[in-house]
Amino acid sequence: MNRTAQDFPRQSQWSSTSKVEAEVQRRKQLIHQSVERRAIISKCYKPKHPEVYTLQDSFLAPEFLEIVRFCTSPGADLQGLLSYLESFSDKRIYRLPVFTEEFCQAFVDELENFEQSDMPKGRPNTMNNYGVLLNELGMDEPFLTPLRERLLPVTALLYPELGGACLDSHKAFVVKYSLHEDLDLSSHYDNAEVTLNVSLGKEFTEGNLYFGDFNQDPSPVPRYIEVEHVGGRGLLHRGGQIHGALPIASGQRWNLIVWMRSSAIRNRLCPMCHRKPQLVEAEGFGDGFTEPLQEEEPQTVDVCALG
Ligand SMILES: O=C(O)CCC(=O)C(=O)O
Ligand SMILES: [Fe+2]
Repeated sequence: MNRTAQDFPRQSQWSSTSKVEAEVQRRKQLIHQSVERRAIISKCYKPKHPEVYTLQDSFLAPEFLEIVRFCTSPGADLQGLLSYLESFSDKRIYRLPVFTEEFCQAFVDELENFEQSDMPKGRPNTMNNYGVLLNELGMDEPFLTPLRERLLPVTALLYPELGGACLDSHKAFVVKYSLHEDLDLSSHYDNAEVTLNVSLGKEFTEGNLYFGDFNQDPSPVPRYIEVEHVGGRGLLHRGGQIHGALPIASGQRWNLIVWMRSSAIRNRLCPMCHRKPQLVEAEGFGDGFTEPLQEEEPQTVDVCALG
């Protein structure tokens, strides 16, 4: 299995410089492999639906556009925004319409076409074995950055202390669950300040998401809630909210996951190991950290993310 970065926390702690050095080398190799895949895909892959690679307003649910309009209007506040969203318990998890059904169908059809091609494929993260890394398909600039930027007025009101107004990079992928592949996803938290998770279809039963505590605020007996998927709708949650996915019982489930990052927040403290990050150079957005003097362009990964 190809791996990308180490996205989920591990138990072990760094004990020696040589382990750090080995991790730096491993990271560099992963980055190099991903750059090579991206180059091959951009040269050789023929999209079935080339239009889905560039975000257009017509892909977005009219209610989504209305919510963004509200958030950018004078006097918009959290109270007003909440009247447009579904809220789940007191965990600051919210659901909102994001995409039209037609867009979801065309997007999944495109991703299936890619899956069936003989192109090289990285995998979304260390826990999902199936799905597509959208930066390798070239979707970061024309689709995901504009989508993240459209969301900023919303996340600014919902998650101000997590840098919701300045989520300046992301890692985006689509996860796929089906009966003979991955069925479920174990409990984890994301390498993100804020996560967007949009249900794209197809037909499936079960497979609800579940959410427990915020990792920085654990309780002695965590309370879990389950949240169903609704086609075209997205959940916004804090990346540090412990969560996972229950097994599907039939069909196929595809979801778009956007891990949104704020360099201003994570440069101070790595969200995975809660220590000051130790950085190595990366391609593209890396893991969303920046060197102090180059804050406009998130471009580094944190080797600690493993600790
Ligand atoms: O299966 C899902 O919809 C959630 C995926 C997820 O939490 C993740 O990839 O970080
Ligand atoms: Fe997650």
